[in-house]
Amino acid sequence: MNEKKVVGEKAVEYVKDGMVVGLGTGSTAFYFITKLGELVQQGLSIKGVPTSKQTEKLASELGIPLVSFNEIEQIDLAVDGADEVDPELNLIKGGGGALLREKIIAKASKTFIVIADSHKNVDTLGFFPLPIEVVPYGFKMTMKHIRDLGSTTKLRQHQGNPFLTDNGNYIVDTSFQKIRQPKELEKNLNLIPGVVDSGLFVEMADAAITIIDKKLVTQVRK
Ligand SMILES: O=C[C@H](O)[C@H](O)[C@H](O)COP(=O)(O)O
Repeated sequence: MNEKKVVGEKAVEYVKDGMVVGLGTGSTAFYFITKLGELVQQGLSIKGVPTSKQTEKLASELGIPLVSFNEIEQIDLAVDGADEVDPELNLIKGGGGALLREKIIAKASKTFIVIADSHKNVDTLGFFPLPIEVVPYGFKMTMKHIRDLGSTTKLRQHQGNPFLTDNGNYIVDTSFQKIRQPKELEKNLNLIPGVVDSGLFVEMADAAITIIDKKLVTQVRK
């Protein structure tokens, strides 16, 4: 079973005519967006708000009408992948470096659905290196402050240079492991000058569409 395809395509059932839809980033969101593109070709009328330049390109190629984020008051539904999902539906995101726009769009959405294959489900967040977006200015000092919170830090690279996000920032990959209090860690990280945001999405997802014991499951956050 192509789990990413199954969960991505299932999420399309939540899209209704006339909605403004946040379009996630990554290999799972790809299947959601591709299916949505098919429905748009068949007459579904929606407007998409992409969470990255990569998704903007994909959605444009598929003929999904896009709207500028600053032109709208609210997003009806956002659908996005994740790197880890815990039983409370807290997430680690940002494996592809898109965490900031993804978080801004998830926060602006009436409903935020995460789509995740079975490998993303964990008891405790933190095995996947938590990505943190930092401004380039003074990044070495920012990394030191992150380490002071109990992690190692690694500046993400791309073709021999620091990886640049769509916002012109850097990504620091960390190793907090067993993040038992994600809300507290998120707050502490955001108190560091130079940190733009982290890939911790705490109490944001309303539902998760995932695979458990080879079965498609929709979990709703309590
Ligand atoms: O920055 C990337 C995003 O947060 C992705 O949604 C996340 O990394 C999951 O990606 P994938 O669906 O490719 O595993």
